[in-house]
Amino acid sequence: MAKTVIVYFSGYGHTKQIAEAAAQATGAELVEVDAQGDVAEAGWAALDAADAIIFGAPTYMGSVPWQFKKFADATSKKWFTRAWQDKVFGGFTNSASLNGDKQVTLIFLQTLASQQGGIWVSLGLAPANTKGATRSDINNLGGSVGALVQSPADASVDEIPSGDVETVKLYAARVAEIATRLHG
Ligand SMILES: Cc1cc2nc3c(=O)[nH]c(=O)nc-3n(C[C@H](O)[C@H](O)[C@H](O)COP(=O)(O)O)c2cc1C
Repeated sequence: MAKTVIVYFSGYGHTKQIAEAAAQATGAELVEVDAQGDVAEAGWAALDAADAIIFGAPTYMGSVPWQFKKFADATSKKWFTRAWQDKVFGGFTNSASLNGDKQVTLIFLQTLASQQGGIWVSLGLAPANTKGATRSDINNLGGSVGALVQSPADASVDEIPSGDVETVKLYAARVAEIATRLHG
């Protein structure tokens, strides 16, 4: 089974809750980007050893929070040595609005993976977009590049729509499974 790491930033706990649910469902290891935008040495070691890396970030002001960008810039050390070349990558974002410019964040995550020479995994789940669709359905937000989550602005971390959380779990499993096929 491939080693999968979910590296995430969460300012107010919602993205953390989603990352933890995905890790629990897939056995992935969690690495946190802290409030200063730093990752502990053990976290960097886990990322280096990973076959698959899943980025998780909330959308703040239409893109990743500065802490995640600081982490992204710090990965330039890996870029110089091609240390993350051919790893499998995925990404998810969470924000308060149904749209909220989440796609900008996803494209940022996809671009970061591509800069590192990684293999990006699409969501691979059909959208639930009929009249009868509900927020409990898988991929009700209709993503394709990666997984999308909406945490309503007044929702606690326990009130994130279940369909979105399930979508991230299924996506994390897909990323891990593809990494296993590629890397064993
Ligand atoms: C500084 C800031 C900027 C935000 N910008 C957006 C935004 O552009 N779009 C959106 O839908 N929600 C936005 N939000 C809402 C957050 O994405 C949302 O509350 C999310 O659940 C926070 O995740 P977290 O608890 O992991 O930090 C913003 C929140 C903050 C604090």
